[in-house]
Amino acid sequence: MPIVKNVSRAVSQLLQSSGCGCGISIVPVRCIGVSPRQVASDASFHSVSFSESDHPRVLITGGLGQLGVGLAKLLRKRFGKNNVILSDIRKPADNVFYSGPFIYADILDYKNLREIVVNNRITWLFHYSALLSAVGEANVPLARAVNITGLHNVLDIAAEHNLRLFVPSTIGAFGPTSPRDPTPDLCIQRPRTIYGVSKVHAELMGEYYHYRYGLDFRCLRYPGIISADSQPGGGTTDYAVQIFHDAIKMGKFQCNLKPDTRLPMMYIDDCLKATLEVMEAPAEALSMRTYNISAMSFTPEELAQEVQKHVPELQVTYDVDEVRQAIADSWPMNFDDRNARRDWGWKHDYDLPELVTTMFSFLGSDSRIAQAN
Ligand SMILES: NC(=O)C1=CN([C@@H]2O[C@H](COP(=O)(O)OP(=O)(O)OC[C@H]3O[C@@H](n4cnc5c(N)ncnc54)[C@H](O)[C@@H]3O)[C@@H](O)[C@H]2O)C=CC1
Ligand SMILES: CC(=O)[C@H](N)C(=O)O
Repeated sequence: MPIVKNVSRAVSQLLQSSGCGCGISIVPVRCIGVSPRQVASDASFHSVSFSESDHPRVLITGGLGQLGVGLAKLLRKRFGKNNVILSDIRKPADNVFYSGPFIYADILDYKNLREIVVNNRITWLFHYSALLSAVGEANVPLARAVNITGLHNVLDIAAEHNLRLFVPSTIGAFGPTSPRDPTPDLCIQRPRTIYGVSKVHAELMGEYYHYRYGLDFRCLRYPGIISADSQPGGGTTDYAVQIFHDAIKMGKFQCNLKPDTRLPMMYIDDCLKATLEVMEAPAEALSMRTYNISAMSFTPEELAQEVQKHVPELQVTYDVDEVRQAIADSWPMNFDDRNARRDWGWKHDYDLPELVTTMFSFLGSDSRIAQAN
């Protein structure tokens, strides 16, 4: 088999020669002929106009979900309003539309996405589009398309155009055979949801593109994220947002997980802060490309007790959703994020009491405004 031998010799030479600082040789993906949908190596559209001191030009995909609008706000503060483009396939609310650039971008439309990146000279991409754990189980073909095919489009475009790429992963990337208390960065990952499978795939593909093509891929595994001014998109941890709204509006809350289901959680400001920090970290500081981040872990019962300090009359009942419960029972209870703390100085600001107080000060002032109108 001389051809096979020659190919494998060429590959091993490629892998052994140095050049990218990550231990394995990297030829930028746009210059080699093996990437799918490869453009010619002499294509003239690659931007050469950025100097190191310029702000990045940012695109956020799936930006109208729970996290994207807050991320855009943070990044616009740092890099300037017009340097951050929010995108989604949904229609933005007025306040979002008028707060900065917004564009339609379907991540399943490769050509459209590439055009946006080229025309806007994008240099950083935050890939937020996804179907979350519970909605993913309800529509596996769509979750597979958005979370896996969409990711492939994003990876290829990021590699071709030399982007710095952030893809969030999740506590859902672990499964029942992973150590759950605590869950380290590197351990067995056999999730039992299409969401989790697609996120493990994203972690592995991103890391592969990093080592194979030099793609500047960065990934954080987020816990369940809690926010006041945006609604969650159909996950297993959604109860921890809903309880605040129901406590204020109705004084009662029906929880779809068992009272003792412990999951890692985080306030949105910490999540977005970590995302910006890992994107700004010098490459030499990153000993890995996918990190756990952690802030707190609690059960519905513990959250309810903390909420009752603000709304003492709150009544909590439990009506367990079997699908969500099975998912939660397979996820980490506590997340070990020592590597993030050591490598790039990750530190959370919000623990459970701080989170609950912040949620109420945000929602409390909102509900007073609603009542006054
Ligand atoms: N919110 C959380 O608790 C956590 C979120 N993450 C990850 O963070 C990212 C953002 O999460 P959320 O904002 O909560 O998600 P979300 O479900 O609220 O929003 C996802 C967005 O993706 C968009 N989308 C769907 N199909 C699309 C397509 N074909 N093209 C472009 N956009 C499309 C949706 O319209 C939606 O606005 C996701 O990748 C998620 O997996 C990870 C762990 C926890
Ligand atoms: C933890 C997540 O990834 C998300 N919130 C979900 O519950 O699916």
